[in-house]
Amino acid sequence: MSRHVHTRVKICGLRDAQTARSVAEAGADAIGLVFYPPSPRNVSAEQAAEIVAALPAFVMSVGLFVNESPLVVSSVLAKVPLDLLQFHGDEDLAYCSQFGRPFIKAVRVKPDLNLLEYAQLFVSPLCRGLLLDAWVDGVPGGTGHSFDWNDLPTEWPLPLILSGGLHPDNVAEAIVQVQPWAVDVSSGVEVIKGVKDLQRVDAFIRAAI
Ligand SMILES: O=C(O)c1ccccc1N[C@@H]1O[C@H](COP(=O)(O)O)[C@@H](O)[C@H]1O
Repeated sequence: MSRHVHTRVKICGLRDAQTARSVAEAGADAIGLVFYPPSPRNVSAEQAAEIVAALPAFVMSVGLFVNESPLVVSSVLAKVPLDLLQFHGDEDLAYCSQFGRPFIKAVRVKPDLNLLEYAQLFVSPLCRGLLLDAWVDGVPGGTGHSFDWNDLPTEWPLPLILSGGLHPDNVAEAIVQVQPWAVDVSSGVEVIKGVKDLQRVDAFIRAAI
């Protein structure tokens, strides 16, 4: 996709309705709900339903899963009206498509992985974007680690979402360099792990737009 006038911003890992509303008011395009029990940002379906109900129109809710059992994903979907799914593990296209919902696929960047070949595997009607995150051994995401943005392809077969170690002081440079469709952040807008800091959220969104 070519250069866009406005880079979309997703703030991931929200845990309460008030913060979600504040993040929306700060200008976020999407909020992420983590359904991954080992994460400090994990939420129950009940918490997530309250958060989604607090969102104003045109702010998307994104449900994040990591190699989750399809039964668990379906049970969350029955309780929470999510707009988009984010698969952040080793899921393949068949797995991601089985829910009949739009999704984005995350990939953790490693030197031996051909990102364009990987992206091509997910080109399909339900896949709405490819998210790049940093590779950290043993942790699937939300680590606050970034990766080298040099030498990334400039043309992608899917809308590109950049994540991994972004924060208010590096997001503008990242956008200029990578020209993604959207950016996604979790750790970089927190002071305490799992707790969003609204000043950092505000600074991040101002720097990204
Ligand atoms: O946020 C989490 O706890 C998380 C857990 C498991 C997989 C992904 C997770 N978050 C996603 O990770 C990236 C990068 O996050 P960070 O900004 O470096 O902390 C981002 O896409 C989050 O959505």
